[in-house]
Amino acid sequence: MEPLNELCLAALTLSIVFLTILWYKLTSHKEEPKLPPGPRGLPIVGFLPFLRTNLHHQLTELSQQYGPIYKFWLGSKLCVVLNSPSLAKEVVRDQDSVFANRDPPIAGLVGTYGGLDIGFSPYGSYWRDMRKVFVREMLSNKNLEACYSLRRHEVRKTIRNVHTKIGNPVDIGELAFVTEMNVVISIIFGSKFVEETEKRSKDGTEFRELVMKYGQVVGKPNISDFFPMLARFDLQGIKKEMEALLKLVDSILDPAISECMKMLSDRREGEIQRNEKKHLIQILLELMEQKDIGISLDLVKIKAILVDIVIGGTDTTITTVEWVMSELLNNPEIMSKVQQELKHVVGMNNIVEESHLPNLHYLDAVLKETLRLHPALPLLLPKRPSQSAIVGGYKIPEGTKVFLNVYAIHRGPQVWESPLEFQPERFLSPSTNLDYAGNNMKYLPFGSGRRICAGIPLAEKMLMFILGSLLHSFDWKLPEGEIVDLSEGFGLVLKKSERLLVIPTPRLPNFKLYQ
Ligand code: HEM
Repeated sequence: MEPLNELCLAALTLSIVFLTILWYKLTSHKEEPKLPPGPRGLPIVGFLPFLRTNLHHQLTELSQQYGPIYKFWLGSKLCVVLNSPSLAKEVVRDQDSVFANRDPPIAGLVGTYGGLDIGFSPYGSYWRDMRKVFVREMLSNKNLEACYSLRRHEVRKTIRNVHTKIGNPVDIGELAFVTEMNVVISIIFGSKFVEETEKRSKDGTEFRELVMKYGQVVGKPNISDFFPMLARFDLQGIKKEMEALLKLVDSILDPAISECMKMLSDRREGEIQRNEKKHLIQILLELMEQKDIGISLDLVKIKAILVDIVIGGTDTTITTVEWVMSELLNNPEIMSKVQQELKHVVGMNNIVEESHLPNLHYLDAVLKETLRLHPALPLLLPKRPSQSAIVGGYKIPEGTKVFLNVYAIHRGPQVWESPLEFQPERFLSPSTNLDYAGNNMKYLPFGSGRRICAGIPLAEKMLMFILGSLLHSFDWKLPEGEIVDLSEGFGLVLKKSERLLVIPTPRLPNFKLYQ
C-alpha cells in the first residue's frame, strides 16, 4: 500500500474511533439518571422558608403533587423523600449497606456526645460493635426475662396510683411516662435509684420536661445544618440549647454511674457471681473493664448508649400509649373488644402478667393499627447514602438527606384499604407478615434493614404490659363534654398536640387486685 493510502486509512480509522467515542459519550450522557422532580424553592435558601412545623404532613402532601419520589433543597442540603413501599424496598433491602448511614442534625450530635450512640453513629465498625452490645448483651431475651420483676413492680405501682384517683381525670401521657421511665431506670440502675429519683422529683415532671425538650430540640429545623459555613454562629441557639440539656442529662447519669461503680468495687467477687440479675449499667461497666473482647467502651460511650434508652426509648413508648388510648376512646366498640379479650385471657379475678401477653391477639392488633396511623417516628431517622445511588430510576448523590416517609406509606390509599379508618382486624389475618420486623414494606413503624429500631423487644413488652394492665384494671371515660383530640404536635416524635385526660373506674371485683 502506498504511504498516502496508509495515512488516509489511519486517519479514517482514527476518525471512526473518535466519532464512536463521541457518540457513546453523547448518548450515554443523555441516559444518565437525573435528580428526582420537586418543588423549586428560592435561590440560596431553597425550600427552607416554606417548611411547616408538621413536616410529615407537608412531605405527604408534596408526594401527591410530585409523586412517590421527589427532592427539595434546604439551603445547600439536597433532600429526597421516598413515599412508596417499592422505593422503601430499594433503599432498605436492595441497597441497605449504602443507605445504612445516618444524617444526624447538629443538635443530635451534640446530644449524643458527638454521635457516639447507636442511633446517630455512622454505619461502620463502631456502630456494629455498639449495636451488638445493646442487642446481645443488654436487651437479650435472658436479660429481659431476668428483669421482669422490675417491670411488674413498676406497672403494679402505676395501677395502685391510678386506683387512688378513681373518678378524677388522669393524664395518660404522664402516667405512661412515670411507668416507662421508672422501668427503664430500674433495669439500668436498679430500683433503689428509682426510689431516690422519686424522692427528688415527686411527680417526675423534671425528667419528663427534659425528655420532651430533648426531642423538640433535635427535631427543630436548624439553619446550621443547611448552611454548614454558618454553623459556628449557631444563629438560632439550638446547639447551645442542646448543650444545656446534655448538662442536665449528665447531672442525672454521672452520679448514678459513679454510685454503681463504687458499689461494684465494694462488692465481694463471690457476691457478684451469685447475683444472676445484673442491671444494665453493671453489664456495661463489666464490658468496659474487659479489654480482650474487641470492643472498647468508656464512660462517655456508655452514657451515649443510655441516652438512646432513656430519651429515645421513653418518648416513643409513652406517645404510643397515648395514641392507643385515644383511638380506643374514639372507638368504644373496639375498646370493649379489647376488654372482652382481657376478661377471657386474664380473668376478672386476676391481674395481667407478661405470660398473658402472647395470647392478647386483639390488643396486639390494636397496637399495630395505632402504630400504622400514628408511627412514633413518621419519617424514621433520616438516612444519608455513603455513595451515589440510583433509586426509582433517579440519582441520589452521596450525602443527600433521605427521608423514608412511613407516615405516607401507612396512610397510602394505593397501599391500604380505607387507610384512614381505625381497623385493628387488618392485623389479625395470619397470612400477612405485618409484624415489627420490617419485612413487609407497607408497614414499617420500627424501620427496616440494618438500622431497624434496636429496642423492639423492650418496646413491645412494655407497650403491651402497660396497656393490658390499664385496660384490664379500669374502665376509662372522657370528662363530661370532652371529645378525643387526635391532632398532632411538633417534634421528632409524632406527639398528640393535646394531653389526654381520662377518668378511671375500677373494673375488677376484688379490691386486693389493686394493692
Ligand atoms: C413505640 C416504641 C418505639 C418505636 C415506634 C421506635 C421506632 C424506631 C425507629 C423508627 C427507629 C429508626 C429506624 C430506621 O431508621 O430505620 C428507631 C431506632 C432506634 N431505636 Fe427505637 N422505637 C421505639 C422504642 C425504642 C426503645 C424502647 C428503645 C430502647 C430500649 C429504642 C432504641 C432504638 C435505637 C438504639 C435505635 C437506633 C438503631 C440504629 O440506628 O441502629 N427504641 N426506633
